[in-house]
Amino acid sequence: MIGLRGLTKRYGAKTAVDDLTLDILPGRVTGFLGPNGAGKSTTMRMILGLDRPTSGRALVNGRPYTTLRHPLREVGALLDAKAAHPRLTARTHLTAVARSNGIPVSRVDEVLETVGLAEVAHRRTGSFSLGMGQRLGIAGALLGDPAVLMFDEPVNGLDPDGVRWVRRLMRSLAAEGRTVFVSSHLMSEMQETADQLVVLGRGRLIADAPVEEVIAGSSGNAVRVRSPQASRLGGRLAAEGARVEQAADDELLVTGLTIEHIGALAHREQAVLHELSPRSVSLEEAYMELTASSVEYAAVAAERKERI
Ligand SMILES: Nc1ncnc2c1ncn2[C@@H]1O[C@H](COP(=O)(O)OP(=O)(O)OP(=O)(O)O)[C@@H](O)[C@H]1O
Repeated sequence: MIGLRGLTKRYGAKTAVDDLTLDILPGRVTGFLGPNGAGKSTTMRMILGLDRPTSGRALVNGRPYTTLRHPLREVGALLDAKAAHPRLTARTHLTAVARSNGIPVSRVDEVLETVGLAEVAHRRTGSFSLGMGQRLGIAGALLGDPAVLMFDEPVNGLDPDGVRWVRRLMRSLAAEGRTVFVSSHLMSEMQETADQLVVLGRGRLIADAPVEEVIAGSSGNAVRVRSPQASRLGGRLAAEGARVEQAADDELLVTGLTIEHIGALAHREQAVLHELSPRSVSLEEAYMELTASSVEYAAVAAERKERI
């Protein structure tokens, strides 16, 4: 488990991470989202003791990372896929990491197998593709068989096959009861992979909730109603306080009333229904709405455009 308690990081006048308090629990994949510059990497670096908090604490299994006796056996992380020396082979690199962290060298072949690099274990990492580099980074994170895993943009540069492989790996690590904390900008991927989402905006916590809850909280969720009496029904729904959009002659998109309420009203109005179905937004749409006011660079970009 990872615990953040009032975690804050300032760089001069800039507050990169602002008073974060939350627990990232085992047995699930927690997605870590936020616009560029929101403070995700800084948070992860503080959890790993690579940055000192200005105030507050980041705890791994109840203790600050820097006090862990065998850190790699407690928490594995992929922060920078290019961490291996290019002249070392994959096996030599991992063996050195294992030796210097008191991890049995027998783990090296196991993790190479897990990440699908067994056949290129003797190749220098400098010749690796971006995807192979990501896999090697993940192998390094798994080496100490830790209960806590953190991945910063693990699918960056991976082909669709690699993306699916990472998704399955995350899910299986969580199913084994581990804490899996993963940052990503790929909303469709997070919708498939994560159970819980932690969303940051300008260093502040915007949401800490199950994926379904984040999606359900979007104002874009609507009920699709198809009826030959759509116009008349639309008028009645609006009178009951719904926001009604007439999508076609026989189709309405209704927000602000439950599907049950709409069904009952249609019945009272003796309107024939051809369809009454919920239309959920994607995580991407819910996320855009949630973070709309936290996008650091959007205003600047728009301003520039205006000037051009
Ligand atoms: N060493 C540093 N010195 C000064 N400012 C920094 C430093 N590291 C990060 N920042 C600033 O802190 C803020 C948070 O950055 P961070 O890299 O944690 O965001 P992020 O959410 O990981 O962004 P991205 O999605 O682009 O990776 C940014 O405004 C960044 O410019």
